[in-house]
Amino acid sequence: MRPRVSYRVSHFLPPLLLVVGGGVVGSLSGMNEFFTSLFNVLPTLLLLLGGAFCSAYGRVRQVALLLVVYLAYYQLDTQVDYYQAERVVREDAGLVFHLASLLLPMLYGLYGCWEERTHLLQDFVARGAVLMAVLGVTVALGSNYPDAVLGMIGKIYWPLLHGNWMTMVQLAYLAFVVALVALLVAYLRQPRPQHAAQLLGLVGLLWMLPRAFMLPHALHVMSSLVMLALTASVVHEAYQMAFRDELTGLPGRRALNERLRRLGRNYVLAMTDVDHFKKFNDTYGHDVGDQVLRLVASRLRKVGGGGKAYRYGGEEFTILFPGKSVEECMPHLEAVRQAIEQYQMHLRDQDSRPKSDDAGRARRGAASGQTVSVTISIGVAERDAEQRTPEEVIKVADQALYSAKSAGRNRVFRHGENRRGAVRVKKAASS
Ligand SMILES: Nc1nc2c(ncn2[C@@H]2O[C@H](COP(=O)(O)OP(=O)(O)OP(=O)(O)O)[C@@H](O)[C@H]2O)c(=O)[nH]1
Repeated sequence: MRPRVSYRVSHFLPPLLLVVGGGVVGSLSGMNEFFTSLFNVLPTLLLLLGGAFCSAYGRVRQVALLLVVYLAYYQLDTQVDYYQAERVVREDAGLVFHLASLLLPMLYGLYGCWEERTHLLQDFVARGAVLMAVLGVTVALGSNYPDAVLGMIGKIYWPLLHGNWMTMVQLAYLAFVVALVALLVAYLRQPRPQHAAQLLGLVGLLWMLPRAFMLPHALHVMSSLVMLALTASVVHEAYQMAFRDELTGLPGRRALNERLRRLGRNYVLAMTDVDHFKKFNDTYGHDVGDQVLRLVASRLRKVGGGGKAYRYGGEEFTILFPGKSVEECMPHLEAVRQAIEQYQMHLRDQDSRPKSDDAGRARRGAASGQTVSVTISIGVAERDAEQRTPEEVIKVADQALYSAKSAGRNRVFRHGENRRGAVRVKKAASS
């Protein structure tokens, strides 16, 4: 099953708030004692708690990112502490700062694009080995040949591109640009909260580094908030996994159950089922079936009248209209039924390829990139004196759906009004 790919503002909002907040708070010249102490310990706390949380969810990549940010923070914090105590910079301050500003975007970009593919432990060991190798070589070269290293990384390689505002070495800006582009591509290829957070996190780090010595709180605050954004993105994905259906992008059964617990006294519930979907799957293959479910879901999502669509399971969907009566909802349900009936769905070539030989045989000769269409049947019920709980309303909506199927499909039936179960309210076009 291929997950639905969609770019969402909601992927960016939490990290954006944190990074912008980090920029604002990190720019303050003074902060009270409580917050100063808080931000002094926050990076370490986040490394431990965030690292434990991400490990528990098997997000080795985020653990590696937290570690890289923390190591850069730790090195620079040692220098900043010395400067604040002695009012002079340490002898190795320039070397440490420039190495940190070069290695941070390189390692951050590398880990951000390095997908979790292998076994968890192998993945962890591989990332750890790369980190140890890079740090080992850097420490060995930096302590034995500090001037040569500083000269090499501090050199202005492209004078035309150099600006006087640049406080980091030119190579560091190049590393940031490459890492930003790579992380942007990672998000575009796979739009998910973690990719959005690591991209915006790098923007925060780019803001932080040149200010680490100039602003008293920039280093602590921005490191903390970037680490928080990385951890929060894992929470965001865990929430999505629990409440969102991966195939269609609609909220799933668990989200529906949560919503049903918080409904008022009046609501309408519609159970929706794709007609003859088994036959459709057998003819075109499961992949095409998946595509069609996505397309049906995209139409159901647009239902009017304040309705919200959920994937109930399989090829069944639920539309919930809080605070509405059946009369108010029927036109919207009828509109969505018609929209799906008339919707010519264009199938993508590679996905329309049937999985099984039988399905392939059934389809042989069909044009690639073809269009298909399906119909849906809908059973509707509202909460009333007889159906008081959501479970009871679902049950009678299901009965109405069954009646719609028995009556020939591709129609909207409502429960009630007569004792036989369901009333057909719309004469549908033949299915
Ligand atoms: N491709 C695909 N098929 C699914 C998915 N979930 C359920 N199905 C298929 O949906 C079909 C449901 O078939 P049935 O419940 O027998 O009903 P139907 O063929 O839709 O016929 P009616 O409901 O009577 O119109 C089964 O073949 C399931 O395998 C899914 O996520 N993807």
